[in-house]
Amino acid sequence: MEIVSDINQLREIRRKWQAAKTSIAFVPTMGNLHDGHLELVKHAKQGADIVVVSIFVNPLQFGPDEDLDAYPRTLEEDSRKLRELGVDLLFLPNNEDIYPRGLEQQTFVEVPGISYMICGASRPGHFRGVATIVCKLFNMVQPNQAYFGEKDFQQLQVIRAMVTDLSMNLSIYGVPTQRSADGLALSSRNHYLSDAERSIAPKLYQEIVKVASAIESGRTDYTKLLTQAKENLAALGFKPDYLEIRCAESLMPPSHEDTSLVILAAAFLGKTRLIDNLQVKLFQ
Ligand SMILES: Nc1ncnc2c1ncn2[C@@H]1O[C@H](COP(=O)(O)OP(=O)(O)OP(=O)(O)O)[C@@H](O)[C@H]1O
Ligand SMILES: CC(C)(CO)[C@@H](O)C(=O)[O-]
Ligand code: BAL
Repeated sequence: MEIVSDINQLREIRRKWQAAKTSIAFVPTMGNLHDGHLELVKHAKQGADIVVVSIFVNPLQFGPDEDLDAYPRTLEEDSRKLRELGVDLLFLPNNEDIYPRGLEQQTFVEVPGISYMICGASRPGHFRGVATIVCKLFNMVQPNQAYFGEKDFQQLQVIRAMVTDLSMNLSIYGVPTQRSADGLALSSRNHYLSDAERSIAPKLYQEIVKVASAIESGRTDYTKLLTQAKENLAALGFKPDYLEIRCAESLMPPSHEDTSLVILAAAFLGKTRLIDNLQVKLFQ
């Protein structure tokens, strides 16, 4: 596995691959890799000849009071895992190369509408930061395909919208959320949880599953369902940020005709903000 930090060196390697007509799959990450990330890599390996993974903790997508400094950085272990999986290239850009004119001057990509709701409402500017870095990484790596986790469901839809709106020439694939045996979605931020919080954390998903089952069994009183679920979460020790039932494609509140729904949740457990979601298909 080649490890490259320099953008020009990446472009040089990219030109050789282009000449050999190899297809390139890309998995952007912020590191501290777990089995969720590795699942993306496995899908990428099945989809293309060459797999590129990036690790970059992107300051532009963190709010001023968020965990940019505390975000876990475990590069040695991450590169070992990627090498074992047969990744071809690990791209580790640095801040100065990514944001040469500084964060304040950075040209940005903003996907309107979908970026401002749900997680975007709680984390203003977050999806602008995500769209900007993903656009930049796409420009550098120039992949034919890119893989994102459904755990960050809204992020995946923002990226899909950006690729459509900006006529980007690559395919975007979503990979199902990988979970611990007790149902908790794997996330780098799970490391922040105390033992007591970790034992409560899976109940976020359990509450989402309960809402999904109620919808599947024909309940249509969504507001009541969500209010009850939020009360349950609060009683368990969570501070719910949002719990929503949305149309899975647009992420807008669903109409009666929508049969593809998603339940999205974010909740604080102590200082840790957990997110999760579950898709529900209705048969009419
Ligand atoms: N449990 C998971 N299952 C599938 N994909 C995942 C999972 N967790 C993260 N991913 C995906 O991995 C990619 C990189 O995510 P990132 O590095 O932010 O990891 P993370 O564990 O989600 O971190 P964070 O705790 O900051 O959300 C994203 O596409 C994300 O959706
Ligand atoms: C896509 C991403 C790597 C952009 O920084 C990040 O938002 C993430 O890890 O999900
Ligand atoms: N996985 C999403 C990255 C973030 O929360 O900043």
